[in-house]
Amino acid sequence: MSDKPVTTKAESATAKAQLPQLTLARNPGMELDMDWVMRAQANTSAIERRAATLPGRRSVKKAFQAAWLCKAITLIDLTTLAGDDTEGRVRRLCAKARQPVRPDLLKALGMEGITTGAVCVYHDMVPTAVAALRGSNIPVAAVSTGFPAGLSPFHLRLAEIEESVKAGADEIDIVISRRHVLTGNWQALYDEMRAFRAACGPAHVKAILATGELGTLQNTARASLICMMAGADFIKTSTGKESVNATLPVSLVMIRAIRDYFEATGHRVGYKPAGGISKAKDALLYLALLKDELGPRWVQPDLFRFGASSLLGDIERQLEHHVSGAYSASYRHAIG
Ligand SMILES: O=C[C@H](O)COP(=O)(O)O
Repeated sequence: MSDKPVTTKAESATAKAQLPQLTLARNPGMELDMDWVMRAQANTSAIERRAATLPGRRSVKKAFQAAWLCKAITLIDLTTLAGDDTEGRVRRLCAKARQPVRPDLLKALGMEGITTGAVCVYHDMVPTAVAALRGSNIPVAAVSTGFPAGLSPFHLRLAEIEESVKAGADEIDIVISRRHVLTGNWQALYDEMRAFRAACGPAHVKAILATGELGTLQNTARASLICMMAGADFIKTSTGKESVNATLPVSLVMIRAIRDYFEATGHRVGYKPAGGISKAKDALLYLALLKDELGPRWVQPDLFRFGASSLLGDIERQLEHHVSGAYSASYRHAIG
């Protein structure tokens, strides 16, 4: 696969005009409502019991699995966040985002033309990703604000966001200060998220909670609510660098916070589980959970993403298996 960007600027402008544009939901946020935050509970044993039932049941009927796996591809923020990232690696990742699976497999499934939801890189790699994705309508997401610890000076975290937006990032994944949660300084968390939201300007903003470092599910519920009140367009579990990353119990808590926020404000906030999701069957579990708890509207790239570096490889292997087996009819009708 070529490392080179595939179109010139002029060609890409024409191509972009012809492709449907992904319209991302925007969350205007609201004043900090401390009463609501303090009311937010997470009954750990009930959450864990509910999460434990999920792997035991078949999440998606076998006949529709290939379609859902293709759907999952369109929901991946295809990620490389490694200290040894190079421009060549990022260009290869972008080529994979454009053509995520062998074309003959997609043809057999009636799924030609699908791409990943976005590409996610470090700030330094934004210009390379922007150039490599020109003309594709695949957004570039940048992890900014001193990812993954988020402990660089505050003004530098804001400046990093602004630089990433200037370099062409469509989406910014910020990391919150875990210490604000661990010390119960909810006002500081709200103010920080507000400032990050403002620095993002026109870019979409995802708030990474690093839930593996927040201590309790109750803290996760409260931090989720506060980030949404402060204007986060998405809430995201993890950087992928914590010792515990996305889990089903944490997902239940965050998804239910999203539901509460929607019921109270009418604003839809997206959800991004990230870190350690590398198996196709796990992706199907997350989609089943999302559909059960929030309904099919959320199973779209403007409201759901997987943050994942290796999930796509396993999905491709499973699709090969489906196409070589009995499931070779068109599945496009099976998903929204
Ligand atoms: O935000 C995305 C994560 O860093 C990806 O984590 P992963 O490499 O475990 O898939």
